Amino acid sequence: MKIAIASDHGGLSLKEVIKKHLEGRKIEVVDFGTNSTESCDYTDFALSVAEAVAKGEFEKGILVCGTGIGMSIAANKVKGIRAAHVTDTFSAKACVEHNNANIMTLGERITGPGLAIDIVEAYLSSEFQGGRHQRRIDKISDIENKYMK
Ligand SMILES: O=C(CO)[C@H](O)[C@H](O)[C@H](O)COP(=O)(O)O
Repeated sequence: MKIAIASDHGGLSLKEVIKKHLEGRKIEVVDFGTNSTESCDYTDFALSVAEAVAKGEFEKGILVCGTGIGMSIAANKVKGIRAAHVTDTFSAKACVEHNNANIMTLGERITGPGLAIDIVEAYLSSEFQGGRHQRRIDKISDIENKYMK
């Protein structure tokens, strides 16, 4: 599995924890920045990861900002992206099983490193269940096709 990861300044520390964990698990992870604590805009990093995931270059993406909210809002503007803002392991599992989320967003100012690792594990080990959920995702695609170029 190949994972794209990025953060803004508000998510940098948690991103580093997650990256180290994934590398320790021998999961290929490509870091799209930011690499400093200097204030920056989450939108730029959300866009880089969302485009790479939407193009199929990565199976999944993980985005971290202060809350995870800005990253989620921005990533979901890219056609084909289903970004889920997650703060618990149940949602991390459900966002894959039900929503086939191809990006998960986390908030460093909300979620501590231990829980974040459990959330990442739940996200990466879950599988989309298809069936009725596929029908709903198809309807999300219909909305995209109606409102996005
Ligand atoms: O988008 C966010 C809030 O929904 C992120 O948490 C950002 O990291 C945050 O807004 C950054 O805030 P800062 O005051 O510029 O550090």
